[in-house]
Parts: sequence; C-alpha cells; structure tokens
Amino acid sequence: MSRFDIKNLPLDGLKLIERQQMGDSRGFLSRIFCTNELSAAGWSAPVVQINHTHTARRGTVRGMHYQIPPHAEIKLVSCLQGEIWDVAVDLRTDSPTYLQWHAEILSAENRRALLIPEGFAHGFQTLSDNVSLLYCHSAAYHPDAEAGLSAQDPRLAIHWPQDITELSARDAGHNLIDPTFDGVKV
Ligand SMILES: Cc1cn([C@H]2C[C@H](O)[C@@H](COP(=O)(O)OP(=O)(O)O[C@H]3O[C@H](C)C(=O)[C@H](O)[C@H]3O)O2)c(=O)[nH]c1=O
Repeated sequence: MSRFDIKNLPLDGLKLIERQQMGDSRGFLSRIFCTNELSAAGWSAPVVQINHTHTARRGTVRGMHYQIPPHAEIKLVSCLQGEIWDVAVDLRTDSPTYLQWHAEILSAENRRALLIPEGFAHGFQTLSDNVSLLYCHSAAYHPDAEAGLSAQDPRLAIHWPQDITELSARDAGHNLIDPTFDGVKV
C-alpha cells in the first residue's frame, strides 16, 4: 500500500505529494520520504541533505531560491507545522512553461508536500504564525551556487495571498529578471 498520493501539476515534473497517515489511539505515523515510492514522482537521486526552517511570523516570504548547475537540486518541501503558500517557478530555459509559477497550500493539516524538480526556484509565504518546514535535498548546499529571484519581480507576477510582513535582506536584494537572464539548463 502506497504511503503517498502523487498528483501531477501544470508545470512538467512538479508534483503534489499527500502523505497517508497511519493512526491509532496513540496518534499517528506518516512517512516523509521514501525512495521506492517517490522515484515514481521523479525523485531520481539520494537524499543528501535535510533542512528544517522555522518561520515565526505570518506573512513572511522566503525565496525565490535555487542552486545553479552542477548543484541544481530536487527539493521535497513538507509542512509539519502551520500553513504556507508554496511557490515553484520553472526556470528551465527550454521549458514551454519557462518563467511560469505554480502554488499550492501546504499545511500540517492537509499533509501535502511539493516535489520540485531541478531547474525550479522555490519560495513560500507563511499563512500562519510558527511554521515549520522540512526540506529533503538531492544536492548539498553550495553557497557559491546559490541564486535567487525577487519574490516581487513583475516578470514573474507571483500572487502572494497576504501582505509581505518580513523578507530577509538577501531576499529583498535579488536582482529583477533582465534580458541577460537565460534561465537554468538542466
Ligand atoms: C539553504 C541553506 C542555508 N544555510 C544557511 C545560509 C544562511 O546563513 C542561513 C539561511 O539561509 P537562507 O536565508 O539562504 O535560507 P532561507 O531563506 O531560509 O531558504 C529556505 O527557504 C527557501 C524558500 C528555500 O527554498 C531554501 O531551500 C530554504 O533553505 O542558513 C545553510 O547553512 N545550509 C543550507 O542548506
């Protein structure tokens, strides 16, 4: 019996993963990651890093982040506390949906996660206070390969459900997409 429901999304390779919950009188168990089951969803590499972010304030935006090749990564973003508007942007230069974005609401309640292929930027807005996310990464963190786009870039026109209440200095400083931007070749 699969521990996940896997749903295709409008951007090729982007998947919505819903965790099954095995409950009893004590509580529940749910699986966060499974190589065998998520290979069918496109996870084609070992998990090399797992991160946890906690974001205290509702309305905070983190993103839009990605690592440039050869450190491009597959990312599985799971929300274990609170609720977020989770956004992925297709940066694959040759993709028919290049620079298009898609968002899903992830929460501890709906047990949904976003599986984001290589070549996408990722960001989110917290829809509640005290949000905890768990990220599985298929590539290690390489600061020199870190790149970012402005969450408020008019070229992306990402809809954020709430007023942005907090943004890191780094995220506030990302350049806007200009004619020299050529996406990511993965
Ligand atoms: C990603 C990462 C960061 N760091 C350090 C670098 C900074 O000193 C600090 C916070 O990093 P940054 O502000 O770049 O990360 P966030 O804005 O929290 O980014 C997070 O949210 C966005 C939406 C994501 O998609 C990232 O994958 C996720 O890490 O942690 C590490 O030491 N290891 C790591 O793997």
